[in-house]
Amino acid sequence: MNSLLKISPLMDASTAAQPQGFALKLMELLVIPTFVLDAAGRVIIWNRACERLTGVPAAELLGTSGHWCAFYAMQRPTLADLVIAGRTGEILDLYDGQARDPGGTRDKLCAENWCEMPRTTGRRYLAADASPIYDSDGLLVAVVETLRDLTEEKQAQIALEQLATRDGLTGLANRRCFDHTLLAEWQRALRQAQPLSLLMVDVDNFKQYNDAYGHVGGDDCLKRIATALASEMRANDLVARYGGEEFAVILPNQSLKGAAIVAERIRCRVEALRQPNRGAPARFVTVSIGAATAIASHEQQPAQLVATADAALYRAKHMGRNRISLPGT
Ligand SMILES: Nc1nc2c(ncn2[C@@H]2O[C@H](COP(=O)(O)OP(=O)(O)OP(=O)(O)O)[C@@H](O)[C@H]2O)c(=O)[nH]1
Repeated sequence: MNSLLKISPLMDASTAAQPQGFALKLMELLVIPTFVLDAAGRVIIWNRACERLTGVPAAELLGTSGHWCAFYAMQRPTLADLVIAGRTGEILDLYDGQARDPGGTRDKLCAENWCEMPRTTGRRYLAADASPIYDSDGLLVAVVETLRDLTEEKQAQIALEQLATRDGLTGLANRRCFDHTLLAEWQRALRQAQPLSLLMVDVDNFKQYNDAYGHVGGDDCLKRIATALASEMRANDLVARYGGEEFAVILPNQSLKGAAIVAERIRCRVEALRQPNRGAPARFVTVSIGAATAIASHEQQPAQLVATADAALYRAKHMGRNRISLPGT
């Protein structure tokens, strides 16, 4: 017995003879965006709320399998298509958040993802529920997909996540995000037996900079250095503001030799900014960098990698600043 048939007490004598026809008509009027596919994947209902959400009129889609183009720029299955094709396993590849059979109803699927919505003004984050309808012999006759527009909620969640993980001044990852990422990368390095490198980057003579140009000038300087650092990173690297005028760079799968090359590139990049620091002996803003690399092991902690890079940074400062230092140098 499918869920549509359960509404039969609401029907009068004439509609009771065609309960599915009645229910499908009812769906047309629902304020929840809803579409229904038949067992061959053709659109048999595209309700008005769905028209409003997608900007695609029902007349264009009824009887066709072109409903994907209301949501996506490239052809791909909707949740309802996955149910019809029995390809529910693909939900993991195609959707962000998913919960199979959330209410214990056979084959009902829920999932969320960003949709391009080519016929509207911009992409939307939609939550979809797809429920199959079976006839009395247990054969699939249709799949109902209902949609909820969660764009505002998702954007608020992303903004909150940004606030929780970004440094307010520079826009780089904050210390909390650094700690979290370092631990995650350490565990990954442990699983894959890959090296993990870390750079600690500290602005030289920054007290003099603040004294000469004021705290607001100092803030601007930190922002410029942050941009320079970020421009040197690859996709899997993470650059974070570690605290004050100190930055940290996590370099996954990077040997000490590779880390030294990145460190020297960063040092040169900051030097090339030619940012005057009239209070400092070098007359320009420079950075000192300590590098460290570990092959992660259960005996060690990521904090030891930080301590080793910090010790190298201390040596770079001690040796005269505007230089990089590796463990043991
Ligand atoms: N403008 C600004 N200054 C900051 C910020 N965070 C830390 N500082 C300043 O950075 C300076 C760091 O000074 P020190 O720790 O003495 O280091 P330094 O002068 O850079 O000297 P070395 O590191 O030894 O080269 C202090 O004056 C802090 O007030 C910030 O967010 N904005």
